Amino acid sequence: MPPQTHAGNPFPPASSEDRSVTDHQHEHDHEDIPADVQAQLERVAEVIGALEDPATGLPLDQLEADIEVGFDDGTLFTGVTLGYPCASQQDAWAQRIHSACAPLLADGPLKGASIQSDLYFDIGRTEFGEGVEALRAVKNIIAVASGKGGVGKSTTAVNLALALAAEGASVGLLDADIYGPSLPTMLGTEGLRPEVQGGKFFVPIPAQGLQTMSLGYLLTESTPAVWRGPMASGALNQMLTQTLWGQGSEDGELDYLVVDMPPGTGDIQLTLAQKVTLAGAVIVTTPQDLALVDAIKGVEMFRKVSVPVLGIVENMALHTCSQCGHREPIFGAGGGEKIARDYQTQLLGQLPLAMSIREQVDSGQPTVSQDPEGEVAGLYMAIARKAAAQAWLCGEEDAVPDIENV
Ligand SMILES: Nc1ncnc2c1ncn2[C@@H]1O[C@H](COP(=O)(O)OP(=O)(O)OP(=O)(O)O)[C@@H](O)[C@H]1O
Repeated sequence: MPPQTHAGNPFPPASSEDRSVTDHQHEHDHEDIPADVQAQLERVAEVIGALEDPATGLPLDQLEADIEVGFDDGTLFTGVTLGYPCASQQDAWAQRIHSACAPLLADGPLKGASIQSDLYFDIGRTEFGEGVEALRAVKNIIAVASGKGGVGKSTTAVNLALALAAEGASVGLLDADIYGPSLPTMLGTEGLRPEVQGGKFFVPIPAQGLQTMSLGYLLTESTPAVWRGPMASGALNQMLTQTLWGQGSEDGELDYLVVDMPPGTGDIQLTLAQKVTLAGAVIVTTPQDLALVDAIKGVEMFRKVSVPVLGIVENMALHTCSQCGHREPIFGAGGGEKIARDYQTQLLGQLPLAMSIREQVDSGQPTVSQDPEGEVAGLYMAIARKAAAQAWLCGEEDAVPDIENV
């Protein structure tokens, strides 16, 4: 198993050397723990296992979440390892575990113990067959797509990538929107050119914590991207497979490569979906009827090529009046939810039609960078956790469930 990543508190991961650790699945391995403490730790593990993971709506026991509990010197240690980046959720989980375990500490062998809860994540890798060599350093590729242009797909893709990074993942962003590359404007990297290595490979351009690549870095004003399909697909393939993704990141790998797809459901999208093994696709739509019809086409296209649809993002869902703060669904309501229901996928979240989203992304500082603690950044981070959690679930789908040793 790859090393676990600590979700962002100062304590080291639980280890059997310095604590009496009980693994939920291997509780009977630790026979040196007094029997009454052991029994109570098992109850603690059960209580934690029944807690619902907000990103998936499933109890931890039903997920491939790792649960460890231990007791040492008056402190109950708990460790939960999730399969998606969740650095911002440390305190919320600690609170949840504290409330759930408090009754077990009111009496019995753990009476009066204090609790130290740690949250970790361990991001798996999408299984692929032969695959493309250069993409071996990318654990998961997530496509952000829309059936229709102008619904805010690129804005969502860049904020989603930044949100995954803010949650602790190493993330790349590929602007595959070859007809109108907007990544350099959105991240303030206009005019930069990627370094070329070995005459063949591009070094991704670092921007706001992301590794980025865009045709916008390669085009000059005299070479506008008015290309026919095969040329466009070729350029996209090259950027995907000839970029040294992961170079410069801590372990030389990317947890996620977010691909901002061109709008529509034509050849380019199909080629990409077939060329590499995608962890899944996020479909962006607005609540308008026409956009929803096109979003359905997007869902169907990915289904056809066996790419899991991680969920739907409804953009520009509510308008907030800048004068009085009143919110109303000017483009309609409930459409994203209906598609999610009809096509057995999730509504990952809804974003408001907000001047700040437009101003921030258009000035090179997308909302998650510009106002990371703000309400809208919080929405993007919740969407990122849900999408990554779905990718985790899809990856685990074929796995054999653990048989619990109780
Ligand atoms: N939630 C939002 N509120 C306000 N403005 C938004 C929102 N989302 C996107 N925008 C703005 O709408 C415009 C189009 O967004 P964006 O470029 O992300 O759309 P797109 O679907 O990628 O478009 P295209 O199909 O042209 O690639 C941009 O100016 C962006 O700032």
